[in-house]
Amino acid sequence: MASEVPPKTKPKLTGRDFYNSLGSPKTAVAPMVEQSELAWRLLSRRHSPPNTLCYTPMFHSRLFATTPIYRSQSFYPPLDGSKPDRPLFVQFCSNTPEDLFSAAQHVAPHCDGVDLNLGCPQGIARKGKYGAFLQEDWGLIRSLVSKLHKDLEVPVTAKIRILETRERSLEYARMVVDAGAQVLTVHGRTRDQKGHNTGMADWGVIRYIRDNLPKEVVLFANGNILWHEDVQRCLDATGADGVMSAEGNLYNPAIFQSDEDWEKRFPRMDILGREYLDIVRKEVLPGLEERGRKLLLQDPSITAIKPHLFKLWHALLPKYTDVRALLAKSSARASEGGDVLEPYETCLMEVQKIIKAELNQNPELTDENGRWVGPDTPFEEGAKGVMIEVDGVKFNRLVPWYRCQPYYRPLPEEAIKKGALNVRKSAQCQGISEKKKQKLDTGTGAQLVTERLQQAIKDERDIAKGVEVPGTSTGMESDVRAS
Ligand SMILES: Cc1cc2nc3c(=O)[nH]c(=O)nc-3n(C[C@H](O)[C@H](O)[C@H](O)COP(=O)(O)O)c2cc1C
Repeated sequence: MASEVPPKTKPKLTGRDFYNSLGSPKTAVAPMVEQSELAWRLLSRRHSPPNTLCYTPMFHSRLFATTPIYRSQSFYPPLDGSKPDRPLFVQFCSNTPEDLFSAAQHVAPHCDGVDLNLGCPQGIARKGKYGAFLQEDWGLIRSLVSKLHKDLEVPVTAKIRILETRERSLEYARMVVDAGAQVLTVHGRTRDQKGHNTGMADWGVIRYIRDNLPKEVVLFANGNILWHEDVQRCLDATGADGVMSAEGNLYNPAIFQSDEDWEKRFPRMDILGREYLDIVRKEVLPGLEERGRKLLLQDPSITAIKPHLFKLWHALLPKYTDVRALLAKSSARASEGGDVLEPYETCLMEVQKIIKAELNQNPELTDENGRWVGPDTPFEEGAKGVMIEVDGVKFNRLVPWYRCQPYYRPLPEEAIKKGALNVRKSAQCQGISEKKKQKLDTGTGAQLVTERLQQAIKDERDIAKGVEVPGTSTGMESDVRAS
Protein backbone atom coordinates (compact mmCIF):
# COMPACT_ATOMS: atom_id res chain seq x y z
CA MET A 1 0.00 0.00 0.00
CA ALA A 2 2.39 2.55 1.32
CA SER A 3 5.09 2.79 -1.32
CA GLU A 4 2.99 4.24 -4.15
CA VAL A 5 3.61 7.95 -4.56
CA PRO A 6 0.37 9.81 -3.76
CA PRO A 7 -0.57 12.89 -5.76
CA LYS A 8 0.68 16.06 -4.09
CA THR A 9 -2.08 18.38 -2.97
CA LYS A 10 -0.24 21.54 -1.93
CA PRO A 11 3.35 22.71 -2.29
CA LYS A 12 5.59 21.71 0.57
CA LEU A 13 7.07 24.46 2.70
CA THR A 14 10.85 24.59 2.87
CA GLY A 15 13.58 26.04 5.07
CA ARG A 16 12.58 29.11 7.05
CA ASP A 17 8.99 29.14 5.77
CA PHE A 18 8.57 25.65 7.12
CA TYR A 19 10.24 26.57 10.43
CA ASN A 20 8.09 29.67 10.81
CA SER A 21 4.96 27.65 10.10
CA LEU A 22 5.78 25.62 13.24
CA GLY A 23 5.92 28.81 15.35
CA SER A 24 9.74 29.13 15.05
CA PRO A 25 10.47 26.85 18.00
CA LYS A 26 13.64 27.57 19.99
CA THR A 27 13.48 24.39 22.03
CA ALA A 28 13.18 20.72 21.11
CA VAL A 29 12.69 17.55 23.13
CA ALA A 30 15.10 15.06 21.54
CA PRO A 31 14.23 11.76 19.92
CA MET A 32 14.84 9.16 22.62
CA VAL A 33 14.31 5.42 22.20
CA GLU A 34 11.79 4.24 24.80
CA GLN A 35 11.76 7.69 26.41
CA SER A 36 10.22 10.33 24.14
CA GLU A 37 6.93 8.44 23.83
CA LEU A 38 3.52 10.14 23.80
CA ALA A 39 2.94 10.48 27.57
CA TRP A 40 6.39 11.96 28.09
CA ARG A 41 5.96 14.38 25.24
CA LEU A 42 2.65 15.57 26.68
CA LEU A 43 4.25 16.09 30.09
CA SER A 44 7.24 17.91 28.57
CA ARG A 45 4.98 20.14 26.48
CA ARG A 46 3.02 21.22 29.58
CA HIS A 47 6.25 22.48 31.15
CA SER A 48 7.79 24.05 28.04
CA PRO A 49 7.10 27.07 25.81
CA PRO A 50 3.97 26.39 23.71
CA ASN A 51 5.68 25.80 20.37
CA THR A 52 8.35 23.43 21.68
CA LEU A 53 9.19 20.86 19.05
CA CYS A 54 9.06 17.20 20.10
CA TYR A 55 10.49 14.15 18.38
CA THR A 56 9.20 10.61 18.68
CA PRO A 57 11.70 7.93 19.60
CA MET A 58 13.56 6.47 16.63
CA PHE A 59 11.52 3.79 14.86
CA HIS A 60 12.92 1.14 12.58
CA SER A 61 11.64 1.99 9.11
CA ARG A 62 11.36 -1.54 7.72
CA LEU A 63 9.58 -2.87 10.79
CA PHE A 64 7.33 0.15 10.84
CA ALA A 65 6.45 -0.26 7.18
CA THR A 66 5.79 -3.98 7.36
CA THR A 67 4.60 -4.82 10.89
CA PRO A 68 1.20 -3.39 11.89
CA ILE A 69 1.65 -4.28 15.55
CA TYR A 70 5.00 -2.49 15.77
CA ARG A 71 3.41 0.48 14.07
CA SER A 72 0.38 0.64 16.33
CA GLN A 73 2.52 0.26 19.47
CA SER A 74 5.00 2.89 18.40
CA PHE A 75 2.83 5.75 17.27
CA TYR A 76 -0.67 6.91 18.21
CA PRO A 77 -2.29 10.26 18.96
CA PRO A 78 -3.40 11.53 22.39
CA LEU A 79 -6.96 10.56 23.32
CA ASP A 80 -7.85 14.13 24.11
CA GLY A 81 -7.82 15.83 20.71
CA SER A 82 -7.93 19.26 22.33
CA LYS A 83 -4.31 18.86 23.44
CA PRO A 84 -2.53 18.10 20.19
CA ASP A 85 0.92 16.57 20.24
CA ARG A 86 2.36 19.15 17.81
CA PRO A 87 4.75 20.38 16.48
CA LEU A 88 6.04 16.85 16.09
CA PHE A 89 8.75 15.15 14.03
CA VAL A 90 8.69 11.38 13.71
CA GLN A 91 12.14 9.84 13.55
CA PHE A 92 13.22 6.74 11.65
CA CYS A 93 16.43 4.88 11.12
CA SER A 94 16.81 3.37 7.69
CA ASN A 95 19.22 2.26 5.00
CA THR A 96 16.69 1.74 2.21
CA PRO A 97 14.87 4.67 0.58
CA GLU A 98 11.81 2.56 -0.23
CA ASP A 99 11.41 1.33 3.38
CA LEU A 100 11.89 4.83 4.69
CA PHE A 101 9.34 6.30 2.32
CA SER A 102 6.86 3.54 3.00
CA ALA A 103 7.19 4.01 6.79
CA ALA A 104 7.05 7.79 6.49
CA GLN A 105 3.80 7.68 4.52
CA HIS A 106 2.04 6.10 7.49
CA VAL A 107 2.90 9.01 9.77
CA ALA A 108 2.97 11.97 7.38
CA PRO A 109 -0.69 12.95 7.90
CA HIS A 110 -0.15 13.04 11.68
CA CYS A 111 3.11 14.96 12.05
CA ASP A 112 4.94 18.04 10.83
CA GLY A 113 8.09 16.41 9.55
CA VAL A 114 9.93 13.10 9.24
CA ASP A 115 13.44 12.94 10.64
CA LEU A 116 16.25 10.63 9.60
CA ASN A 117 18.48 9.35 12.40
CA LEU A 118 22.11 9.69 11.37
CA GLY A 119 23.48 9.79 14.89
CA CYS A 120 22.92 6.44 16.60
CA PRO A 121 26.42 5.17 17.57
CA GLN A 122 25.46 1.86 19.18
CA GLY A 123 26.66 -1.61 18.19
CA ILE A 124 23.18 -2.51 17.03
CA ALA A 125 23.29 0.39 14.54
CA ARG A 126 26.70 -0.74 13.31
CA LYS A 127 25.30 -4.25 12.78
CA GLY A 128 22.15 -3.01 11.08
CA LYS A 129 24.00 -0.27 9.17
CA TYR A 130 22.01 2.73 10.17
CA GLY A 131 22.32 5.86 12.33
CA ALA A 132 25.91 7.12 12.59
CA PHE A 133 27.14 4.11 10.61
CA LEU A 134 25.81 5.64 7.42
CA GLN A 135 28.40 8.42 7.84
CA GLU A 136 30.73 6.61 5.44
CA ASP A 137 28.04 6.21 2.78
CA TRP A 138 27.07 9.68 1.64
CA GLY A 139 25.48 8.32 -1.51
CA LEU A 140 23.00 6.32 0.55
CA ILE A 141 22.26 9.25 2.85
CA ARG A 142 21.62 11.41 -0.18
CA SER A 143 19.19 8.89 -1.63
CA LEU A 144 17.32 8.49 1.70
CA VAL A 145 16.87 12.20 2.27
CA SER A 146 16.11 13.11 -1.32
CA LYS A 147 13.50 10.36 -1.68
CA LEU A 148 11.46 11.91 1.15
CA HIS A 149 12.19 15.43 -0.02
CA LYS A 150 10.89 14.58 -3.48
CA ASP A 151 7.93 12.34 -2.69
CA LEU A 152 6.70 12.75 0.89
CA GLU A 153 3.92 15.22 1.64
CA VAL A 154 5.69 16.65 4.73
CA PRO A 155 9.28 17.97 4.92
CA VAL A 156 12.22 15.74 5.74
CA THR A 157 14.72 16.67 8.45
CA ALA A 158 17.89 15.01 9.77
CA LYS A 159 19.95 14.66 12.92
CA ILE A 160 23.69 14.21 12.53
CA ARG A 161 26.79 13.95 14.71
CA ILE A 162 29.91 15.98 14.04
CA LEU A 163 32.84 14.29 12.28
CA GLU A 164 36.54 14.27 13.12
CA THR A 165 37.25 17.83 11.89
CA ARG A 166 35.08 20.89 11.64
CA GLU A 167 35.75 21.21 7.90
CA ARG A 168 34.60 17.63 7.31
CA SER A 169 31.58 18.19 9.57
CA LEU A 170 30.61 21.21 7.48
CA GLU A 171 30.93 19.27 4.21
CA TYR A 172 28.78 16.53 5.70
CA ALA A 173 26.12 18.97 6.97
CA ARG A 174 26.06 20.69 3.57
CA MET A 175 25.55 17.37 1.79
CA VAL A 176 22.58 16.45 4.04
CA VAL A 177 20.99 19.86 3.54
CA ASP A 178 21.60 19.79 -0.22
CA ALA A 179 19.90 16.40 -0.36
CA GLY A 180 16.74 18.05 0.99
CA ALA A 181 16.81 18.18 4.83
CA GLN A 182 14.73 21.21 5.88
CA VAL A 183 15.88 21.26 9.51
CA LEU A 184 19.30 19.99 10.46
CA THR A 185 20.08 19.06 14.05
CA VAL A 186 23.76 18.84 14.88
CA HIS A 187 24.75 16.82 17.94
CA GLY A 188 28.13 18.27 18.87
CA ARG A 189 29.75 14.93 19.63
CA THR A 190 31.47 12.44 17.33
CA ARG A 191 30.34 8.85 16.87
CA ASP A 192 33.00 7.64 19.31
CA GLN A 193 31.74 9.90 22.09
CA LYS A 194 29.42 7.46 23.78
CA GLY A 195 29.28 5.49 27.04
CA HIS A 196 32.34 6.28 29.21
CA ASN A 197 33.68 8.40 26.41
CA THR A 198 30.65 10.69 26.07
CA GLY A 199 32.35 13.89 27.27
CA MET A 200 31.24 17.39 26.34
CA ALA A 201 29.58 18.38 23.10
CA ASP A 202 31.59 20.81 20.96
CA TRP A 203 29.51 23.93 20.37
CA GLY A 204 32.45 25.45 18.44
CA VAL A 205 31.96 23.00 15.58
CA ILE A 206 28.23 23.75 15.52
CA ARG A 207 29.07 27.47 15.30
CA TYR A 208 31.43 26.79 12.40
CA ILE A 209 28.73 24.85 10.56
CA ARG A 210 26.16 27.55 11.25
CA ASP A 211 28.43 30.35 10.05
CA ASN A 212 29.24 28.55 6.82
CA LEU A 213 25.79 27.35 5.80
CA PRO A 214 23.31 29.72 4.16
CA LYS A 215 21.07 31.54 6.65
CA GLU A 216 18.06 29.92 4.98
CA VAL A 217 19.12 26.59 6.54
CA VAL A 218 17.38 25.97 9.87
CA LEU A 219 19.75 24.50 12.41
CA PHE A 220 19.27 23.03 15.89
CA ALA A 221 22.16 22.51 18.29
CA ASN A 222 22.27 19.47 20.54
CA GLY A 223 24.44 18.61 23.54
CA ASN A 224 25.37 20.06 26.97
CA ILE A 225 21.92 21.44 27.81
CA LEU A 226 21.51 20.67 31.51
CA TRP A 227 20.04 23.88 32.94
CA HIS A 228 17.53 26.34 31.57
CA GLU A 229 20.32 28.94 31.32
CA ASP A 230 22.18 26.65 28.92
CA VAL A 231 19.50 27.25 26.28
CA GLN A 232 20.48 30.88 25.77
CA ARG A 233 24.18 30.15 26.27
CA CYS A 234 23.99 27.57 23.51
CA LEU A 235 22.01 29.84 21.16
CA ASP A 236 24.60 32.59 21.70
CA ALA A 237 27.57 30.27 21.31
CA THR A 238 26.35 28.44 18.22
CA GLY A 239 24.07 30.92 16.45
CA ALA A 240 21.58 28.04 16.07
CA ASP A 241 17.85 28.64 15.62
CA GLY A 242 17.02 26.35 18.51
CA VAL A 243 18.43 23.84 20.96
CA MET A 244 17.57 20.22 21.59
CA SER A 245 17.84 18.43 24.92
CA ALA A 246 17.69 14.71 25.73
CA GLU A 247 19.09 13.88 29.15
CA GLY A 248 18.41 17.35 30.56
CA ASN A 249 14.75 16.87 29.66
CA LEU A 250 14.57 13.38 31.16
CA TYR A 251 15.86 14.55 34.54
CA ASN A 252 13.80 17.71 34.49
CA PRO A 253 11.01 17.93 31.88
CA ALA A 254 10.65 21.61 32.83
CA ILE A 255 14.18 22.37 31.58
CA PHE A 256 12.76 24.64 28.87
CA GLN A 257 10.37 26.43 31.24
CA SER A 258 10.59 30.11 30.36
CA ASP A 259 8.67 31.34 33.43
CA GLU A 260 11.09 33.01 35.86
CA ASP A 261 9.41 31.29 38.80
CA TRP A 262 11.85 28.78 40.30
CA GLU A 263 9.06 26.48 41.41
CA LYS A 264 8.08 26.07 37.78
CA ARG A 265 11.66 25.61 36.60
CA PHE A 266 12.44 22.92 39.17
CA PRO A 267 9.11 21.22 39.88
CA ARG A 268 8.84 19.02 42.95
CA MET A 269 9.36 15.41 41.96
CA ASP A 270 6.25 14.17 43.77
CA ILE A 271 4.09 16.69 41.90
CA LEU A 272 5.61 15.80 38.54
CA GLY A 273 5.33 12.09 39.27
CA ARG A 274 1.62 12.60 39.97
CA GLU A 275 1.14 14.57 36.75
CA TYR A 276 3.00 12.02 34.65
CA LEU A 277 1.05 9.03 35.99
CA ASP A 278 -2.20 10.95 35.46
CA ILE A 279 -1.27 11.57 31.83
CA VAL A 280 -0.53 7.88 31.32
CA ARG A 281 -3.79 6.90 33.02
CA LYS A 282 -6.06 9.40 31.28
CA GLU A 283 -4.43 10.18 27.94
CA VAL A 284 -2.89 6.87 26.98
CA LEU A 285 -4.11 3.86 28.94
CA PRO A 286 -7.79 3.84 27.87
CA GLY A 287 -6.68 3.59 24.24
CA LEU A 288 -4.51 0.55 24.97
CA GLU A 289 -6.70 -1.54 27.20
CA GLU A 290 -8.60 -3.28 24.42
CA ARG A 291 -5.31 -4.77 23.19
CA GLY A 292 -5.17 -7.22 26.05
CA ARG A 293 -2.85 -7.44 29.01
CA LYS A 294 0.18 -8.91 27.28
CA LEU A 295 0.39 -6.24 24.61
CA LEU A 296 -0.43 -3.54 27.13
CA LEU A 297 2.56 -4.53 29.27
CA GLN A 298 4.82 -4.39 26.21
CA ASP A 299 3.60 -1.00 25.09
CA PRO A 300 6.36 1.63 25.13
CA SER A 301 4.10 3.97 27.16
CA ILE A 302 4.07 1.36 29.91
CA THR A 303 7.64 0.05 29.65
CA ALA A 304 8.90 3.64 29.76
CA ILE A 305 7.33 4.40 33.16
CA LYS A 306 9.99 2.82 35.32
CA PRO A 307 12.99 4.45 33.61
CA HIS A 308 11.18 7.79 33.64
CA LEU A 309 10.50 7.60 37.37
CA PHE A 310 14.09 6.56 38.06
CA LYS A 311 15.28 9.70 36.34
CA LEU A 312 12.65 12.07 37.72
CA TRP A 313 13.43 10.92 41.25
CA HIS A 314 17.16 10.38 40.82
CA ALA A 315 18.15 12.89 43.50
CA LEU A 316 15.92 11.20 46.10
CA LEU A 317 16.52 7.51 45.41
CA PRO A 318 20.12 7.15 46.68
CA LYS A 319 18.92 8.42 50.09
CA TYR A 320 15.83 6.19 50.16
CA THR A 321 17.02 2.83 48.96
CA ASP A 322 13.79 1.09 49.99
CA VAL A 323 11.87 3.22 47.47
CA ARG A 324 14.54 2.51 44.89
CA ALA A 325 14.15 -1.23 45.50
CA LEU A 326 10.36 -0.93 45.28
CA LEU A 327 10.61 0.94 42.00
CA ALA A 328 13.10 -1.58 40.64
CA LYS A 329 10.52 -4.34 41.21
CA SER A 330 7.54 -2.36 39.92
CA SER A 331 7.47 -3.61 36.32
CA ALA A 332 7.60 -7.23 37.51
CA ARG A 333 4.77 -6.47 39.94
CA ALA A 334 2.75 -4.81 37.17
CA SER A 335 2.94 -8.00 35.14
CA GLU A 336 1.31 -10.00 37.93
CA GLY A 337 -2.19 -8.63 37.29
CA GLY A 338 -4.51 -5.90 38.53
CA ASP A 339 -4.13 -2.21 37.77
CA VAL A 340 -1.02 -1.90 35.64
CA LEU A 341 -0.11 1.45 37.22
CA GLU A 342 -0.66 0.37 40.83
CA PRO A 343 3.01 -0.55 41.57
CA TYR A 344 4.09 2.91 40.38
CA GLU A 345 1.32 4.58 42.40
CA THR A 346 2.67 2.79 45.48
CA CYS A 347 6.16 4.17 44.83
CA LEU A 348 4.71 7.62 44.29
CA MET A 349 2.87 7.45 47.63
CA GLU A 350 6.18 6.69 49.34
CA VAL A 351 7.86 9.60 47.59
CA GLN A 352 4.99 11.90 48.58
CA LYS A 353 5.31 10.80 52.24
CA ILE A 354 9.06 11.39 52.28
CA ILE A 355 8.78 14.87 50.79
CA LYS A 356 5.92 15.83 53.07
CA ALA A 357 7.96 14.79 56.11
CA GLU A 358 10.99 16.70 54.86
CA LEU A 359 8.97 19.86 54.29
CA ASN A 360 7.36 19.59 57.71
CA GLN A 361 10.78 19.40 59.27
CA ASN A 362 12.64 21.85 57.03
CA PRO A 363 10.27 24.25 55.30
CA GLU A 364 11.58 25.70 52.06
CA LEU A 365 12.98 29.22 51.92
CA THR A 366 10.37 31.44 50.34
CA ASP A 367 10.18 35.03 49.13
CA GLU A 368 7.64 37.65 50.19
CA ASN A 369 5.05 36.00 47.91
CA GLY A 370 5.54 32.62 49.55
CA ARG A 371 7.46 31.23 46.56
CA TRP A 372 10.47 28.98 46.85
CA VAL A 373 13.71 30.86 46.27
CA GLY A 374 16.17 28.08 47.05
CA PRO A 375 19.25 28.11 49.25
CA ASP A 376 22.32 29.95 47.93
CA THR A 377 26.02 29.28 48.52
CA PRO A 378 29.01 31.54 47.81
CA PHE A 379 29.78 31.44 44.11
CA GLU A 380 32.21 28.85 42.88
CA GLU A 381 32.94 28.43 39.14
CA GLY A 382 31.64 25.11 37.84
CA ALA A 383 29.82 24.23 41.07
CA LYS A 384 26.43 22.53 40.99
CA GLY A 385 23.50 24.89 40.80
CA VAL A 386 22.77 28.00 38.81
CA MET A 387 24.82 31.17 39.13
CA ILE A 388 22.71 34.12 40.27
CA GLU A 389 23.67 37.66 41.13
CA VAL A 390 22.10 39.54 44.02
CA ASP A 391 23.14 43.18 44.43
CA GLY A 392 26.30 42.51 42.43
CA VAL A 393 27.29 39.47 44.53
CA LYS A 394 27.39 36.06 42.84
CA PHE A 395 25.92 32.90 44.35
CA ASN A 396 25.28 29.35 43.26
CA ARG A 397 21.63 28.63 43.84
CA LEU A 398 21.29 25.01 44.87
CA VAL A 399 18.25 22.92 44.07
CA PRO A 400 16.83 20.87 46.97
CA TRP A 401 17.02 17.12 46.44
CA TYR A 402 13.23 16.73 46.18
CA ARG A 403 13.05 18.93 43.08
CA CYS A 404 13.74 17.72 39.53
CA GLN A 405 17.27 18.68 38.57
CA PRO A 406 20.09 17.69 36.24
CA TYR A 407 22.14 14.61 36.85
CA TYR A 408 25.91 14.90 36.96
CA ARG A 409 27.36 11.62 35.84
CA PRO A 410 30.55 10.87 37.77
CA LEU A 411 33.61 10.05 35.70
CA PRO A 412 34.88 6.51 36.36
CA GLU A 413 37.69 7.83 38.61
CA GLU A 414 35.21 9.87 40.63
CA ALA A 415 32.98 6.83 40.97
CA ILE A 416 35.92 4.87 42.38
CA LYS A 417 36.78 7.69 44.78
CA LYS A 418 33.17 7.92 45.85
CA GLY A 419 33.29 4.28 46.90
CA ALA A 420 31.50 2.67 43.98
CA LEU A 421 34.30 0.11 44.14
CA ASN A 422 33.33 -0.95 47.65
CA VAL A 423 29.61 -0.97 46.95
CA ARG A 424 30.15 -3.14 43.94
CA LYS A 425 32.92 -5.42 45.18
CA SER A 426 30.56 -8.29 45.78
CA ALA A 427 28.93 -7.71 42.41
CA GLN A 428 32.33 -7.72 40.77
CA CYS A 429 33.15 -11.11 42.15
CA GLN A 430 29.83 -12.67 41.30
CA GLY A 431 30.21 -15.02 38.42
CA ILE A 432 34.00 -15.17 38.61
CA SER A 433 35.21 -18.75 38.70
CA GLU A 434 37.50 -19.95 41.53
CA LYS A 435 40.37 -20.25 39.06
CA LYS A 436 39.92 -16.67 37.95
CA LYS A 437 39.63 -15.46 41.54
CA GLN A 438 43.07 -16.96 42.25
CA LYS A 439 44.49 -14.81 39.52
CA LEU A 440 43.28 -11.57 41.07
CA ASP A 441 46.74 -10.58 42.22
CA THR A 442 48.37 -11.20 38.88
CA GLY A 443 48.32 -8.93 35.83
CA THR A 444 45.45 -10.86 34.30
CA GLY A 445 43.57 -10.62 37.57
CA ALA A 446 44.03 -6.86 37.67
CA GLN A 447 42.72 -6.68 34.14
CA LEU A 448 39.75 -8.79 35.16
CA VAL A 449 39.00 -6.55 38.12
CA THR A 450 39.18 -3.51 35.87
CA GLU A 451 36.73 -5.07 33.45
CA ARG A 452 34.39 -6.07 36.25
CA LEU A 453 34.66 -2.64 37.75
CA GLN A 454 33.87 -0.97 34.47
CA GLN A 455 30.85 -3.24 34.10
CA ALA A 456 29.81 -2.56 37.71
CA ILE A 457 30.03 1.19 37.16
CA LYS A 458 28.08 0.87 33.94
CA ASP A 459 25.39 -1.22 35.70
CA GLU A 460 25.20 1.32 38.47
CA ARG A 461 24.70 4.11 35.95
CA ASP A 462 22.13 2.06 34.11
CA ILE A 463 20.27 1.42 37.35
CA ALA A 464 20.42 5.12 38.14
CA LYS A 465 19.15 5.85 34.64
CA GLY A 466 16.43 3.24 35.05
CA VAL A 467 17.80 1.10 32.25
CA GLU A 468 17.25 -2.62 32.73
CA VAL A 469 20.57 -4.33 33.43
CA PRO A 470 21.32 -7.55 31.49
CA GLY A 471 19.03 -10.42 32.28
CA THR A 472 15.99 -8.23 32.76
CA SER A 473 15.80 -6.63 29.33
CA THR A 474 12.30 -5.75 28.17
CA GLY A 475 12.45 -6.26 24.46
CA MET A 476 13.91 -5.22 21.19
CA GLU A 477 14.09 -1.49 21.69
CA SER A 478 15.81 -1.64 25.05
CA ASP A 479 18.90 -2.74 23.13
CA VAL A 480 18.72 0.34 20.96
CA ARG A 481 20.18 3.03 23.21
CA ALA A 482 20.71 5.52 20.46
CA SER A 483 22.35 8.85 20.51
C1 LIG B 1 17.58 7.44 26.56
C2 LIG B 1 18.08 8.03 25.27
C3 LIG B 1 17.57 7.59 24.07
C4 LIG B 1 17.99 8.17 22.87
N1 LIG B 1 17.42 7.78 21.69
C5 LIG B 1 17.70 8.47 20.54
C6 LIG B 1 16.94 8.25 19.36
O1 LIG B 1 15.99 7.47 19.32
N2 LIG B 1 17.29 8.96 18.24
C7 LIG B 1 18.31 9.87 18.24
O2 LIG B 1 18.57 10.50 17.21
N3 LIG B 1 19.01 10.10 19.37
C8 LIG B 1 18.71 9.45 20.51
N4 LIG B 1 19.37 9.76 21.68
C9 LIG B 1 20.38 10.82 21.65
C10 LIG B 1 19.78 12.16 21.98
O3 LIG B 1 18.76 12.50 21.08
C11 LIG B 1 20.85 13.26 22.00
O4 LIG B 1 21.38 13.40 20.71
C12 LIG B 1 21.99 12.96 22.96
O5 LIG B 1 21.55 12.39 24.16
C13 LIG B 1 22.75 14.25 23.29
O6 LIG B 1 21.89 15.20 23.86
P1 LIG B 1 21.94 15.56 25.43
O7 LIG B 1 23.34 16.01 25.70
O8 LIG B 1 20.92 16.64 25.59
O9 LIG B 1 21.61 14.31 26.18
C14 LIG B 1 18.98 9.19 22.88
C15 LIG B 1 19.50 9.62 24.11
C16 LIG B 1 19.06 9.07 25.29
C17 LIG B 1 19.61 9.58 26.58
